[in-house]
Amino acid sequence: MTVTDTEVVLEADGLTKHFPVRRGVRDLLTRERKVVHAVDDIRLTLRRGRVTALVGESGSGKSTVARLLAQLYGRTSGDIRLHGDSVTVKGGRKFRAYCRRVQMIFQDPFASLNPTHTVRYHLTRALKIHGRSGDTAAELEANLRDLLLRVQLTPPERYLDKFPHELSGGQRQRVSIARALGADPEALLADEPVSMLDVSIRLGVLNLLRDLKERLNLAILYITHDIASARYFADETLVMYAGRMVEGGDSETVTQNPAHPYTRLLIESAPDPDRLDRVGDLQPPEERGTGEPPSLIAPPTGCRFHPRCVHAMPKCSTDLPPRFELPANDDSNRGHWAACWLYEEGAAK
Ligand SMILES: Nc1ncnc2c1ncn2[C@@H]1O[C@H](COP(=O)(O)OP(=O)(O)OP(=O)(O)O)[C@@H](O)[C@H]1O
Repeated sequence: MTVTDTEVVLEADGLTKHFPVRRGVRDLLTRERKVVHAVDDIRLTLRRGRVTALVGESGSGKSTVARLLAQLYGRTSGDIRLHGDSVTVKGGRKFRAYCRRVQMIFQDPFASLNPTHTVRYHLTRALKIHGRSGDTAAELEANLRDLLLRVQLTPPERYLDKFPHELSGGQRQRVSIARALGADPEALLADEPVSMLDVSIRLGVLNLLRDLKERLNLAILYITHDIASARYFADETLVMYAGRMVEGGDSETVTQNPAHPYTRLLIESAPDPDRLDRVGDLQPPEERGTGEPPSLIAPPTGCRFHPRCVHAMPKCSTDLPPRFELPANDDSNRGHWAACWLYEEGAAK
């Protein structure tokens, strides 16, 4: 089965978010209104039973994309479609209806759970808000147990009356996931769901999400700065740099045969055990590209990565590269693309 065979749940098309910058005294004298170009022209598709990873370094705009998709931020431009229908909601009943179908999981489970309330309270509230608590106390109890079983917190009675501080980080994140499942959503937006957990328990939480994807046929957006975990966990991987998408395709291809110079830099900075045999092939830093991500108030023209790119050509600083489709060997790497002038027909590589 190829990626495109499964049902589309959520799509972003041309999604853009610019945050206004507060004006200083000197700026008041000019008419110029500065903005942070946090996210520009994002195109992505979440499908049933698939995990899509959005990978990039800190500040590349990943969380902003998740918050836009969750309708927690208004967008500057672009479209969000749920099952093909454009949606813009600004709170109220429509927002609750949208949340029922698209749920978000945050990075810090401790901050996202109220320390003064028990697991029972958090989950009961989620079930009630989404009209899934049942008609009787016994039904509610059965639904609460079911949620905890789904996230493998067993036996459920041991956890229901615990407060967040009585749980480990991994258990707290499982409660956050159970709360999201209380809405019976079709899509989960998981913003760095394991980055605050001990390394030893990260895999367990990722395996749980993968199990839920399969059993509940969920569409999952997995946001991470760790490209090696995207290879392990995601079906498709999209790479962001300075607010723009630079590469995408099936995870195995993007992580094992990266095309964009930024993706290569990202992978070489975080070696994957399976690639250790190729460590000797890595180029020294000055040949891989160095430096810092740019200011998003005045981002570079053309390709935003060009000031750091060792392959930069004159065109890269003036013209924004479109997505170039890359040749496929078979079905598995069809749909691999890179927004880089190196892949324009006839470009010298
Ligand atoms: N509310 C806001 N107001 C102004 N600028 C913002 C706001 N939220 C985010 N930004 C800016 O937008 C850019 C993208 O931020 P975002 O948090 O989406 O990146 P990220 O890739 O998720 O980073 P991290 O992994 O550190 O969370 C950053 O330059 C950030 O400073």
